[in-house]
Amino acid sequence: MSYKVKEIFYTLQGEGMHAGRPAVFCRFTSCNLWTGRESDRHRAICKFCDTDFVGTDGPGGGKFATASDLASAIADKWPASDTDHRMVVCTGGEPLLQLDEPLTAALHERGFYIAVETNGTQTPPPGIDWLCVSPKQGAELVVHAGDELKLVFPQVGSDPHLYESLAFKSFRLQPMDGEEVAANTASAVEYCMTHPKWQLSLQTHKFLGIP
Ligand SMILES: C[S@@+](CC[C@H](N)C(=O)[O-])C[C@H]1O[C@@H](n2cnc3c(N)ncnc32)[C@H](O)[C@@H]1O
Ligand SMILES: Nc1nc2[nH]cc(C(=O)O)c2c(=O)[nH]1
Ligand code: SF4
Ligand SMILES: [Mg+2]
Repeated sequence: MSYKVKEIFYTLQGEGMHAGRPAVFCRFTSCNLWTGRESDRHRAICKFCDTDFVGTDGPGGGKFATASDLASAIADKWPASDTDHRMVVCTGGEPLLQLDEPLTAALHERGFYIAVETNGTQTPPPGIDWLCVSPKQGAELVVHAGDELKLVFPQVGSDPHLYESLAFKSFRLQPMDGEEVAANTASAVEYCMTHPKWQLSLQTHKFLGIP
């Protein structure tokens, strides 16, 4: 299988349990919940997306013919001075439309800890080390277990209680970015303090000014 990738870049994981950890991000092209075109946003299932995942024209992006080619392009972004802490975050778009077992195997061969950010509508392949599921109102959730459940908050119709019985190690609320981000952050803080099963996830890269 070949892979379409918007961009590959080295930064710090900004969100969730691994916030602050250096990682190569592989942003796959395309999503099943939005075309990525602004003119379609109002009719998308997921309307609040903060990401450009259209095309293969970003830094390090392209079409990769084999799992080995893509894994090597990801490994090329890691600092040569380190061998022991390699981490990749597969995101998108929706990475589980493309991530498959040959690619997780090729990344493991190169020593990567593999994290995935997914909307939870697609069955994950074997070989993922950290699965972060971010459910979207109006989309059927098929992944009911994983490492981190990261709910963008608030979403009308997606009360956090709906997810509490699922088999995740960590439950996170991430304030919805956009015009209401200040109010959404205050609501998320209040919700976590009154429902301590939930912890706050901030998009730290946005205020750090890093990718
Ligand atoms: C761009 S998505 C790509 C991965 C996958 N499609 C998903 O939705 O999980 C990466 C992360 O950003 C979150 N996200 C997207 N738009 C956001 C926004 N406006 N505010 C806060 N988080 C957002 C998603 O919920 C997800 O956790
Ligand atoms: N630094 C940084 N951390 C992130 N964590 C999840 C991201 C994503 O877009 O999936 C993201 C991102 O785009 N940048
Ligand atoms: S599911 Fe993820 S990539 Fe797709 S539109 Fe929503 S936030 Fe963006
Ligand atoms: Mg992002």
